[in-house]
Amino acid sequence: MSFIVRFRNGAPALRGVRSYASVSSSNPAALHLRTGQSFVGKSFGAPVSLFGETVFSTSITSYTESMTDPSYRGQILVFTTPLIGNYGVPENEAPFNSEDVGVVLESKGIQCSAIIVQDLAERFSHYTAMESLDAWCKRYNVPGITGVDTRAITRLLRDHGTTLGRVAVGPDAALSSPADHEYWDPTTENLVAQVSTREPYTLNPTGSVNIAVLDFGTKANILRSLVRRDAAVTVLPWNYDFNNVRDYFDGLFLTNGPGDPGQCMEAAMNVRKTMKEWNKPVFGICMGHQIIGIAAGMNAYRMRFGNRGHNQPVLALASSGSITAGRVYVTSQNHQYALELTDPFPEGWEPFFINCNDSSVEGIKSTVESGKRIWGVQFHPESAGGPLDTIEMFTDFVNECKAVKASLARTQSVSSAPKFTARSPIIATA
Ligand SMILES: NC(=O)CC[C@H](N)C(=O)O
Repeated sequence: MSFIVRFRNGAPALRGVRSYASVSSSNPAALHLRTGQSFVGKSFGAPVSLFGETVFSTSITSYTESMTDPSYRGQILVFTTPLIGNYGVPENEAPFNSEDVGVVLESKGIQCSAIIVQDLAERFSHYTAMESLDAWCKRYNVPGITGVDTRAITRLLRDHGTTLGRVAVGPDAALSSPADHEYWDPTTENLVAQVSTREPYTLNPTGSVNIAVLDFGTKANILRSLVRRDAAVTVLPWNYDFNNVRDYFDGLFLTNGPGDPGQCMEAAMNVRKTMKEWNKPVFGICMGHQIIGIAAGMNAYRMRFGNRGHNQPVLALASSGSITAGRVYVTSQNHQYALELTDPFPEGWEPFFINCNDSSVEGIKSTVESGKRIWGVQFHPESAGGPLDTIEMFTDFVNECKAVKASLARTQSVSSAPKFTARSPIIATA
């Protein structure tokens, strides 16, 4: 069934509502866990067998955003919401212009290794839907399993902690669970190096402040959130030494990213130098927050099952910009590691947020006395998907960058400042 939908201004929508059956597979598929349990269901998506780290997400919507989030790289993603796929998958390409970053979702393709759902929607319906979840997974060679008890899997992961898994499809599904040593652990690899940009690039070069982004595997909505606040955004590879070009920038942003932050010590050491010698604003999200913490001398540890979902409450312990101490914000999260809460906190730092469920550190900030302007948050203020309770933290950061730029312009001779053309100097030094 298909019919034309019109927007309020009368223009026809690009696509009609689609709603039709999408799966006809009766191919068996099994999820084996390293802890010894196996779950047998039906295959959808690509008929591919693979290993990965098995994690669960409690998000009830935005499977398309979660699956394209590069932080899920190497992971077999179990959705606790029983029905997945009912609104299909939208067209992902957007025009590359100053208002957007080239994609509608969080990156160009599917990033997680596989997905596990209780009940794959065989009919989908949404005005932006271009294809079914099944067809999208096939196109990106990503396997899925439907018809398994995701509640049982989640309870196991919650009790045993995140564990390694194998998705076995077709004839492989009949094979017994692999031996312990056969399981592949993605966190032993530098996953960040696989998803970070290879070449620096600039978005919105005429923006009012120059912000450098260290790309550990950025979600597109982080870049959009900066561009929409009129920042010129230069995205650098994760191990690029920002110290070589820092004079050209008004602020530094560190993105989210997959895997163990311990794999990114090279970046943490560069950031340590930046934080010591540079007094402009620095803001990090998730992996970026962990890198800031490590650079400040804190420890990152592996949590039992991490936090993945769009309903994580965090309590603000300090006020800063749009954030008020004592308030609880509901946040979007996807992480396995966290910074250790120590008493005392390293000198010059204070906890910014704490998780209301498990008391893990959800944010850190430099103290006012330190004279620095550095913030890190474990959650995702940019959402996509999830609540926008903390979205104004991007406004706070861009405003800080503008204020620092303005105060330096007053004290320095602007004409003698180095002229930076958005693209070429960065590429030349890459
Ligand atoms: N979303 C992220 O940036 C995740 C950070 C890190 N890979 C973790 O799992 O904790």
